[in-house]
Amino acid sequence: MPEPHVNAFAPRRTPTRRGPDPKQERSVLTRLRVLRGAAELFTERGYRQTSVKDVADRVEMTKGAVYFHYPTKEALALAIVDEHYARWPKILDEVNKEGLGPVDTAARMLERAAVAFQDDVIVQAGARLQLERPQIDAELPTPYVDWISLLESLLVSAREAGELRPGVDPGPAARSLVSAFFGSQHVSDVLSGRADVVRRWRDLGDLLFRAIRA
Ligand SMILES: CCC[C@@H]1OCC(CO)=C1C(=O)O
Repeated sequence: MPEPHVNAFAPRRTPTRRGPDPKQERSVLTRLRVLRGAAELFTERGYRQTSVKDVADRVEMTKGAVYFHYPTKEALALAIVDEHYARWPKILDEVNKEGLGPVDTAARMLERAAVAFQDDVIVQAGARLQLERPQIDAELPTPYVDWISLLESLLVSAREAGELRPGVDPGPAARSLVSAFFGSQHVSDVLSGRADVVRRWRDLGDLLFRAIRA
């Protein structure tokens, strides 16, 4: 069983770990409910066109209850973007369990990302908020860099394992894969609301991985 691939996704913020507490559990579930409602609205209408009142109405809570969990709209946006990025290390742990080689791990990760962009409103909202980051007065994480670093480390391992076509440089190849995936999911979003994002990525991803595999 090959060594699990390095998890390049830096933990964004260390969540406070406490034992199970029913009151706390209810609070966690409410926070998630608010986050999901906000993600739905940010995805549907964008950051500027969504108010905290809209979020409260969507989740059938008072504005005060929403503010209890997220003191500002910016805090809501930041929490959603953090949750967006928190998806990838969990998926990488699952993909690593498949015991694939580095190139196949890279391909599988991007395939799983496409499925997440199709099905997961937190992932969709995180992407839209990152596009709208100039409108958001919060320190959002720098986009794309963790994916580039993950894919570059996988392609370096691939080159060492003889899985990379001679002359393919892991750095530029990783940057190209991220740009290609971003573009593919964006085109799918605009043209089909991401209904065809998996197929669209498979078509482009197959082409690109044919070009980089030995
Ligand atoms: C894997 C492509 C990059 C990915 O796609 C949308 C988006 C949001 O900004 C991303 C990121 O920041 O990593």
